[in-house]
Amino acid sequence: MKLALIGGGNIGRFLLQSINIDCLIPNAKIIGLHTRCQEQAKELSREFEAEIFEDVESLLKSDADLVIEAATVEAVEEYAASILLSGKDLVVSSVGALADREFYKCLEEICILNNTKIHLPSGAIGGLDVLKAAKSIGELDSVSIITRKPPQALPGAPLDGEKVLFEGSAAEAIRLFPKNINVSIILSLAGLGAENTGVKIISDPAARKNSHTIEAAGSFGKLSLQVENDPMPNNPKTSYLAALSILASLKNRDELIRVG
Ligand SMILES: NC(=O)C1=CN([C@@H]2O[C@H](COP(=O)(O)OP(=O)(O)OC[C@H]3O[C@@H](n4cnc5c(N)ncnc54)[C@H](OP(=O)(O)O)[C@@H]3O)[C@@H](O)[C@H]2O)C=CC1
Ligand SMILES: O=C([O-])CC(=O)C(=O)O
Repeated sequence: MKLALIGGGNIGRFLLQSINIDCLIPNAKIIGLHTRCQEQAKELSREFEAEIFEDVESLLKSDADLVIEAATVEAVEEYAASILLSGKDLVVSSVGALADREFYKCLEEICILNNTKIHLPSGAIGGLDVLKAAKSIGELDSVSIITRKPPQALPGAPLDGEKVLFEGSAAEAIRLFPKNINVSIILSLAGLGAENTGVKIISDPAARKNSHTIEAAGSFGKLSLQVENDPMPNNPKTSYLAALSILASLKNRDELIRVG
């Protein structure tokens, strides 16, 4: 499988190391990368033997089968349609972009017409299988997430004392915290939609982990799940599990016997 990467930050570097050096996905290689900073692109290209593409247009002319986005919500908004139109599948890290129903539907249409697929990894949380099963026939009544992170991982958080930075819907949360609460959008896509998913974001100076507590209830019963994530070493905003979930998504793609 030939892969291309957009974004050479925390998750991007992790994927380059895991796929190109540690060979964790059999028969896969990241052959090309595009990131905003040219210095960073050169360094990554040298270290991991991936070709640099100065823009996404030229990356789409490469023979990669699939593009991994590990950049920003804005990058997904800007490039997702052209990636799918070029016939390549797409793995999205910044799933917050799909909170916009119009955008979601537009990408879905493009997938149908071009026989392409979008993979949305579970990111820094779990429990999506429960929500999907719960709503398949039965009723899902409520879904919520409480995210607790150290202040260094959240914009505008005070360093001295716990503070609720946000309380409201996932739709509003991702508008205000596009780099911090993608988890609420993957949760809402598996469950009740972004307007109907409750979100609370707490900044906690005592926190050493990025924790996400998910509660759901419906005709299946109740779900209560807490993930206590270690942050990535170079970017405390992002949990290690989010990067791992992209590898898992790539592995699932080729599995003949799928779990979940
Ligand atoms: N689904 C989930 O559960 C999670 C999702 N995420 C999301 O995943 C994404 C990647 O995370 P992470 O690697 O930690 O972030 P980083 O900030 O470490 O890296 C992002 C990289 O993308 C580059 N970039 C930004 N915009 C563009 C663009 N338009 N075109 C090309 N490159 C671009 C940045 O360049 P520069 O340095 O110049 O800005 C940087 O190299 C983020 O959107 C993050 O919010 C993170 C955690 C969990
Ligand atoms: O990594 C995390 O814990 C969550 C995160 O940043 C996001 O959802 O955007």
